[in-house]
Amino acid sequence: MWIKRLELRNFRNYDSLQLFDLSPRVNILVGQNAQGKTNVVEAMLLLSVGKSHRTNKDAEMIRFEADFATLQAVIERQERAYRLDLTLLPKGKKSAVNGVEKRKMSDFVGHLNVVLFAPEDLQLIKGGPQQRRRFLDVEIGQVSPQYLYNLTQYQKVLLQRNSLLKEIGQRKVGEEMLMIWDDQLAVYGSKVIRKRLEFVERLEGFAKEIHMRISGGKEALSFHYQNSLDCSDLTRMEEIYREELTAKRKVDILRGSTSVGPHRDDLEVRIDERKVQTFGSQGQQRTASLSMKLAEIELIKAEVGEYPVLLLDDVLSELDEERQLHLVKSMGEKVQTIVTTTTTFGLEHFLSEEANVYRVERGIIAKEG
Ligand SMILES: Nc1ncnc2c1ncn2[C@@H]1O[C@H](COP(=O)(O)OP(=O)(O)OP(=O)(O)O)[C@@H](O)[C@H]1O
Repeated sequence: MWIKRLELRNFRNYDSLQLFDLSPRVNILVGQNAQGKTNVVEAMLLLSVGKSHRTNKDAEMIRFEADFATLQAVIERQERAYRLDLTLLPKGKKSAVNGVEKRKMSDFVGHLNVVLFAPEDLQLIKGGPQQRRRFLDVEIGQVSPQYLYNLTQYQKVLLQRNSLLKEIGQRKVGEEMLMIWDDQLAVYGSKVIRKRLEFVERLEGFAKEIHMRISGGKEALSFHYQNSLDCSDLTRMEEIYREELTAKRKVDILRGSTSVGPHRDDLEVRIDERKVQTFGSQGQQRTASLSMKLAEIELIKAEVGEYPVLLLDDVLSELDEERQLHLVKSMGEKVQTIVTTTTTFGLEHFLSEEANVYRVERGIIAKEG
């Protein structure tokens, strides 16, 4: 699939932007810092997963002094084209596919699939468990609306259970009230964990191969899902979940929060059986996170039957010239690739025939050549 055209109004520093002639292969947005390159990538991500990678607050993305922002894209897929519309309002957003309004974001998400690789993705390995859980949730959510639904239900139940735990701690209500929430938590929570386990196993298959190639056949990458439930028998997960909630009840009441479940889980990444977060070099951490992202491309292809769009935001400078060229060239052959960079140095030979180059300057984009 590929983004054929993109139109933005009052989005970040864009008053009005129209990109009508994007290439299905490589598109390079070049410009100095703070000109609006990442804003374009952010808009594409928003149209894909309904969320920004930089903020949870939609209002921040509305152009200063404007009341609302609109984003529109035409997506070419194998079977048909889709027009996606998203309106950001100070409170919340509205979405539509081919002019038909979608009341739930989960019905909007998934028409466009993207994989974003940005400098902060290094945090995927270096950062805390929350970042890796977010990676899993966003990536699985793109291909499975059912997962998003289960996750949202889980988060709602978790909030309710936690506020009840606090009330029990203050002796406002009795413990028996917990039963119903424990039950719901176990139902949705085990669905979330099961899907994550399945996803991690499939992702590992692709990432292992990619990492092996990038490291010149030297390093074996592996993923290990760290389940906060002590559950070796997956067929009994729901039951074990309930038992653990009961066993940890006293502690949970004391803390006013729930100590087991997918909101506490983690994904451990290893190279040659050693945890990369602790033992990996900067280069190994960078390569491992790149392998994870590139694996995601293959996984989406396997899942939805088409390659997603690859967004490479400001990551080329992290690679030497040869790797830059190799990455952009090899990706551009099979997936639409949107690259942002402050300099095209390193890609010069490739640019003239094979890529669309756009110059970005203070919220205005002009095509070169
Ligand atoms: N809501 C907003 N309204 C207007 N302008 C905004 C808004 N949010 C951010 N900006 C502006 O957008 C610009 C930053 O754009 P962006 O993050 O896309 O930069 P970039 O070209 O990717 O730069 P870099 O190379 O440094 O990453 C800044 O000038 C910032 O002031």
